Amino acid sequence: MFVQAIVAHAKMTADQSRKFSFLLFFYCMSSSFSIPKRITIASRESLLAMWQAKHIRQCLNQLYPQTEVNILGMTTKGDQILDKSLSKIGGKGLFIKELEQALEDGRADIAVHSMKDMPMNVPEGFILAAITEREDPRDAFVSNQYENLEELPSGSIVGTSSLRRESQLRAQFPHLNVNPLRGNVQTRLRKLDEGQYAAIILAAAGLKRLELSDRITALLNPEQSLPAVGQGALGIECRHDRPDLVALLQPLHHQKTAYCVKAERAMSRVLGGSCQIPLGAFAEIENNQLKLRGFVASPDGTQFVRDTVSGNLESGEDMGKNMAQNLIAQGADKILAAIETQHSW
Ligand SMILES: NCc1[nH]cc(CCC(=O)O)c1CC(=O)O
Repeated sequence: MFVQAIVAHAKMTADQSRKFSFLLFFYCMSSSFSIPKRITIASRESLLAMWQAKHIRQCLNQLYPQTEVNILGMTTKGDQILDKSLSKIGGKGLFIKELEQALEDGRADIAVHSMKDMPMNVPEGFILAAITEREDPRDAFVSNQYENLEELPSGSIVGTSSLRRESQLRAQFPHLNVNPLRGNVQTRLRKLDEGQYAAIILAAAGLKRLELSDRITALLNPEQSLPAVGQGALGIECRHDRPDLVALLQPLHHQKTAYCVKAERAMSRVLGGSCQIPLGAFAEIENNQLKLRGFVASPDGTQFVRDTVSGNLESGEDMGKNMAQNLIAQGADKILAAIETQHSW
């Protein structure tokens, strides 16, 4: 059987060969690790997080019909503190610490996160076992009265708590007022519907997953609103000492998305990436090349540095680091230093 497989391999196209190697890898892994009887997924309790966890549960059910998959819903610090902007209370880590604690204690095996909410450095003892195929990475303009950003009259209130969205809005539409807007997707839509805002900006991916696509008034292209690092992709995390789970999750890993997200995260990591800084990075694959766009801005949008780089699919890490250096050379470090002093008191 093995000799036949080698002969068959020699006749395959590059694409078939890649799939073959993957299957062989998976076969070897699954034969040396037994597939667990039960897998518990740790998830935040918001509707969006639960949708995401259920989506992964469904994929696992299809792949491993004999395995029982449970979801452990948890409330995180980030979900509890709703009256302060995320950038003021400490950023991304707040949404994932409790989930990592559950992995550590063995209460759960894997945690499903929005890649956008994952800190740039995965804490020691944990790994990102799989990155799933990206949903629509764009930001969405949502309004009950206006068709697009251009139509908003001077002084209109636009809701977002993301410094990335705020700086881009202010740079292009200095006549608009940007006001904080926190809470889960439903809460944000409710605040819009109550009339507190003329429009709000949300990730298209979240709205689509929650079957709220009909609330999207317009999709913003990357020139209007460059997406956040990892936006639209899901990350599945587990403990470093669980290679059995890593092997089991490989069919959910989407390599093209992973190339893109790797480049975006490398750029953000060098610049100290968190949601405390107005930064965006977005990579796409065009003609088998990776194209990475990024920016850093002051929150008021008056200072803005941007860059675009292209390279091999596998050079994302270097591309991201180089872009960060290019942005620093253009003054990103001064923009960031000014933001830090504002936040220190
Ligand atoms: N910050 C919360 C968050 N984290 C991920 C998403 C959207 C889904 C995704 O990017 O995969 C959202 C909501 C939003 O920004 O509107």
